[in-house]
Amino acid sequence: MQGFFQGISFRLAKVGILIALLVGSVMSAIQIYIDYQVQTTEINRQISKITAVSTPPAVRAVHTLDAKLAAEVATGLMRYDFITSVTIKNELGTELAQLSRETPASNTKWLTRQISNEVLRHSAPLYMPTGGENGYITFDVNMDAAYGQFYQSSAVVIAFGLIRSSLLVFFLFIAFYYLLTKPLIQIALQVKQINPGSPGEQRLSRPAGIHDDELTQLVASTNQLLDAVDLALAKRRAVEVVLRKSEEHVRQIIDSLPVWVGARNKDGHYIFANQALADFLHTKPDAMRGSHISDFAEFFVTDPQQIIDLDAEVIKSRISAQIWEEKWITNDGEERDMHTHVMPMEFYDEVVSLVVSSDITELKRTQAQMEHMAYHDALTDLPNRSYLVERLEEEVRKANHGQYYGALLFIDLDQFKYINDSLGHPAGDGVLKHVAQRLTAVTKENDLVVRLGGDEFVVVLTNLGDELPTSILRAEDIGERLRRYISEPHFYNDLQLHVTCSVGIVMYPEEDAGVHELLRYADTAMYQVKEQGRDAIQFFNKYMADKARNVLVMEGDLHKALEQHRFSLYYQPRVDVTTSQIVGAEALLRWEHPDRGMISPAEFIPILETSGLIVEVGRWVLEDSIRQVKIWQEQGIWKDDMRLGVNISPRQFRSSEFVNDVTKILQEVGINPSLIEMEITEGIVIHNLEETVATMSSLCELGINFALDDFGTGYSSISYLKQLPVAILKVDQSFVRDITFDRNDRVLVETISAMGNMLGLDVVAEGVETCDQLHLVREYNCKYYQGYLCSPPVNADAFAELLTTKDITWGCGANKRDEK
Ligand SMILES: Nc1nc2c(ncn2[C@@H]2O[C@@H]3COP(=O)(O)O[C@H]4[C@@H](O)[C@H](n5cnc6c(=O)[nH]c(N)nc65)O[C@@H]4COP(=O)(O)O[C@H]3[C@H]2O)c(=O)[nH]1
Repeated sequence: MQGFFQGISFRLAKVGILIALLVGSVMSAIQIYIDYQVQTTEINRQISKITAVSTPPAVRAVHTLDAKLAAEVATGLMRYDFITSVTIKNELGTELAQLSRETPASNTKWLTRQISNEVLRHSAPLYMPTGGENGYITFDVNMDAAYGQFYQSSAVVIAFGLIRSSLLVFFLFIAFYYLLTKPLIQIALQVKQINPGSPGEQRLSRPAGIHDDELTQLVASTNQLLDAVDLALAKRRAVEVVLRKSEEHVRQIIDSLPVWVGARNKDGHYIFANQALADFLHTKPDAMRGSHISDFAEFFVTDPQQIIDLDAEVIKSRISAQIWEEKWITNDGEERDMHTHVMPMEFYDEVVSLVVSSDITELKRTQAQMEHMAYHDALTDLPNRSYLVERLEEEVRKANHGQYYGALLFIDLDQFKYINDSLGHPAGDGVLKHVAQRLTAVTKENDLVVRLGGDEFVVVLTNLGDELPTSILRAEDIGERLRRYISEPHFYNDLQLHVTCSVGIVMYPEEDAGVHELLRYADTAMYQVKEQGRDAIQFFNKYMADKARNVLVMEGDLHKALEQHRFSLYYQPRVDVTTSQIVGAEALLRWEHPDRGMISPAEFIPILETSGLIVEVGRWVLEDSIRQVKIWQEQGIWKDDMRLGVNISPRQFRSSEFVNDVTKILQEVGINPSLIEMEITEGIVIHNLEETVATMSSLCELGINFALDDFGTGYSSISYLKQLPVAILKVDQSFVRDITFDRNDRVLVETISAMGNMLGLDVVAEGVETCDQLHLVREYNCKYYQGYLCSPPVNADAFAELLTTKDITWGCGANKRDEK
C-alpha cells in the first residue's frame, strides 16, 4: 500500500488534483466574482426601482397626512423579502407608518459581513410638488437576503467545479495507472528478477497492451543495455582471470627470486614480502603482512628506527635510496652482507617503500679473495708484483720524508729449472714455498717479502737507518743471511735438495729512481751475480746503471732498425768433413748501427729477446732467408739435399703464432720445407719439454728438420735428447776452439759426437778455424763443420760465389784448400 501511495499514478493524481483544484478555484473565483458584480448591480437597481416606485404615494401620504396610505406604501415595500423595516415620516419627524420584521436566521451572514454591511439603510427625501422637503421614507435592506441568490449560484459553481476536477483526476489516474504505472511496475519487476551476475541471461518482455511507444523503447534499450553489460561483464571476467593469473605468475616470479623483496609502509609495517625474505626471517609471506620491522629486530644489526626513517624519507621525497652494505643475521647467527635498494611505490591509495635486497656476502668474499689474489701469489701466498709496486712507492716516499734508508733485494734461485725438470713441478713448488717461508723468517715484520713470479723473489728492507754506510752494511748482512739460509738443504719426499740464489741489492731512496727503476737496478745487480758465477750477493753500482741504460738505448735503436730495415742476413757454409762439399748454410742476423757500425748478434740478440722484438725480427729472418734460398734454387746453385739453418729464439719458438707463421711463409714462398733446418737451443727445450715436443712435431710434420744448437753449454741431458725430433747436433764452438790443446774439450767433443751418432744424429762441429781442428773433429766422427776454415758468415752474393766455386781446395790433406 505504501508503494502504491508512492507510485507514479498516485503522484500524478495528486498533482492533477492540485492543478485541477487550483485551476477550478481560479475559474470559480472568477465566475463568482462576476456573479457578485452582477448581483450587486441588480440589488442597487432594485433599490433604485423600489425607491422610485414608493416615493410618489409616500409624498402624497405625507402631504395629506394620510397614515393609511403611508401604511399601504410601507406594506408594499415589506413585500420585498430582503427589506426588513420601512419608516415614513413627515417633515416634523412624525411617523406616519412604520413596519419591520425580524431578520431571518442565515448561515451565510458571516460571508455577507465580509463583502458588505449586514443591513443597509436607504433613506429617500419626500419632496412636495410645490417644492420643499415634506418628509422622508426610510427602509433597511437585509444584504444577506439580497445576496442569497448569488450565494446559491456560487455554491453550485464551486460544487460543480469540484466534481469536474475530481472526475478528471480520477480518470487521469486510471489512464496513468494502466498506461504507465502498471507497465512500469511490470518492467520494474522484470528488472528486479535480473541476475546481476549474468544480466544477459534474461530478456525484458513488453508488458501487455503496450504498443510502440517510449516504454517499448525503454524495454528495448534496457535489453540492449543488459546485453552490453553482460558483454562487459564477460570481458571483465576474462580480464580478471588473466589478471589473476598474471598476478599469480608475478607472485611466483617474485617468490622464486633469490633476492628479498618486501614493501613497508611509512610506519614500518610490512604489506608484502616474498618467499626469500620470509624464509630468512623464518616466517611465511602471508604472516609477514601487517608485521612490524621491529618484530624482526634480531635479524639485523641496524636500529629499526633508522630503517623506518629511511623508508619515510624515500616515501616523502619519492626518490630511491641505496644501501650498499647492510648487515643481517641469520637464525644461526651468521652475518650476511646485503645490498639494498629502497624505492617509492604506489600501493593502492598510499605510497610505500619497496625494498629489494640481494645477498652480496659471497660476492664480497669473492671480491676479497680476488683482491687477495690480485695482490698475492697463489703458491706461496706472498704479496706479488702489483702489491710490491704499490707498497714500495709508499716506502720510498716514507724514506724520503723520514730521511732514512731502505734496501731492495732481488733474489733469483740458481738453476732452479733443474729441480722442476728433473723432479717435476710439485718438487719445485715445494722448494719455492720453503724459500718463501725462509725469507719471511729472516725478515722483520715491517719488511716486505714478495714473489715476483717463477723463481724470483724481492725483499724490501724498510728503515735500515739514517746513515748510508751503516744501512748498506745492514742490508749486506741481511742479504747474506738470506742467501745462506736459502742454500741450506730443502727436504722434499725424503730428498735433500740444494738451491742457491743470486741476490742483487739496491739502496733507496736513490736519486731520480722510482719503483720500476729500483727494481731494474736490483735485477741488474742480480744478473751481475749470475754472470759472475751465481750464489752471491751484489750491490747495484753506477757501472751497472750505465749498462742498463745502454740496454734501454739499444732497445730503442733496435725498434728503429726494424722499422728502417737495417737488419741483413749473412750466410755461413756448412761443409761435409769428408768431401769438403758445402752441404748447406746457417743464416746469421746482422745489424748495422748508424753510428756504431756492425754490432755483434751476441750483443743485441739478448736485448731483442728480452724486449720481445725477437718474435718479429725472427719472422723476418725466416722469411728473408727462405726467399734467398728460393732464389739460389732458381739459379740452380742450391741443391735439393742442402739445408738452410735458421736460428730460432726461445721466445719466438714459444709464441702462439709461430707454427702458423712458418706455414704461411713456406706457402707464400713455395719452397720444400725439408730444405729448412731450425736451430734451437737447449734453453727452449728446458722450458717445457712437452710443449716443445708438440711444436716441433707439428713443424716436423710439415717436413722441417731440427738441429740442437750450442750443444754441451747448457743442461744437456740425454733423456730429453731422445724425446726430441732433432736430426742434427751442433757442438758449441767453445769446445772446438781449444780442442787441439785441451784434453777435456777433446773428450767432450768426442763424447758428444759418439752420443749423437749413437742416437742416429748427424753432428756438426762449430767454429772450426784450423786444419788441426778439422782433423780432430773428423777423427771424432763429426759429419759436418762450420767455421772460418771454410768461410766466415758472408752476405748473400758472396755466399752465392762460394756455391759456384767449382774448385774447393785448401791445405788440409787430400781435399785441402789453401789456408785462409
Ligand atoms: N770465433 C769464431 N766464430 C765463428 C766461427 N765460425 C762461425 N762463428 C760464429 O759463431 C756463431 C755461430 O752461430 P750460433 O752458435 O748459432 O750463435 C749465434 C746465434 O745464437 C745468434 N744469432 C745469430 N743470428 C741469429 C738469428 O737470426 N736469430 C737468433 N735467434 N739468433 C741468432 O747469435 C749468435 C752469434 O752469432 P754470430 O756473431 O753471427 O756468430 C756466429 C758465427 O759468426 C769460427 O771459425 N770462429
